[in-house]
Amino acid sequence: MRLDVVTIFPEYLEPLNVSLVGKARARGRLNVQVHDLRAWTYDRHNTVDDTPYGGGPGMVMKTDAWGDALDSVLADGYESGAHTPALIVPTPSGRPFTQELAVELAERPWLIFTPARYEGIDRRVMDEYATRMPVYEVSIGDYVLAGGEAAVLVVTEAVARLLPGVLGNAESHRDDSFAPGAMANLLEGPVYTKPPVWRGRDIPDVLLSGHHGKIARWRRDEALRRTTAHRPDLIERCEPKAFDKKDREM
Ligand SMILES: COc1cc(COC(=O)c2cn[nH]c2)cc(-c2cccnc2)c1
Repeated sequence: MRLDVVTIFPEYLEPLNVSLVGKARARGRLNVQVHDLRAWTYDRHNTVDDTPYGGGPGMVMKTDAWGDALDSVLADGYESGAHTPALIVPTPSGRPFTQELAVELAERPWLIFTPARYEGIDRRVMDEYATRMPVYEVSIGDYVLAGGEAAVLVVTEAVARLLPGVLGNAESHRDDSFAPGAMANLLEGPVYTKPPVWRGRDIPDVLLSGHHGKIARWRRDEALRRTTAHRPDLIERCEPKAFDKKDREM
């Protein structure tokens, strides 16, 4: 997968050089290019924003630099054999970013992120590129950040860990909270590891029983309990088999 990020704060994307994404890059699973939007400004102050038409607070990111930057990134990508890019625009007004969307994005060969600052990007930029590729405006949550760069880190990590060969054997996304199967759409239950007793706190007996059926049921019940407490909205999306026949008759 190729990832391009166009931003006025390239240093904000340094974390893409470490940990999971850093390893995926080192293994050649991910080709990440970070570009400074101001490289496509030609005035003395490297201006990327201006006052909003119609008035109102804050500033809006101008079309010119974005257009030149994206055309340049696209030309470079196509030249190096990349194809079918998608534009990812983090914004509070976007489609909720979910594991389902992470899976969809992980299947694409090329993602171009355009994190915005200020009040956002002139709408004509997204309209222009929507004629040539899918444009995903995504929200990582119901809050307003000063810029989309943190959202790029979130989306990139969620997508990268799904790429083949990125997660080591010790880790797996198959049991993700939102992965398909009986635990689909349930939140993670509690997890434990050695020592068996810590500050007088021991491990639930069932986990030491070696009875895989009972352990699976206990884990599902704990996941249901946690989901009911923290995310009741996810319960009705649960797959029916996540409940026993007895549960259904309740
Ligand atoms: C592209 O347009 C944007 C992008 C961002 C940065 O992203 C987020 O905040 C975000 C992404 N998921 N969840 C939050 C912020 C605004 C914005 C809106 C109103 C006032 N101030 C700023 C507009």
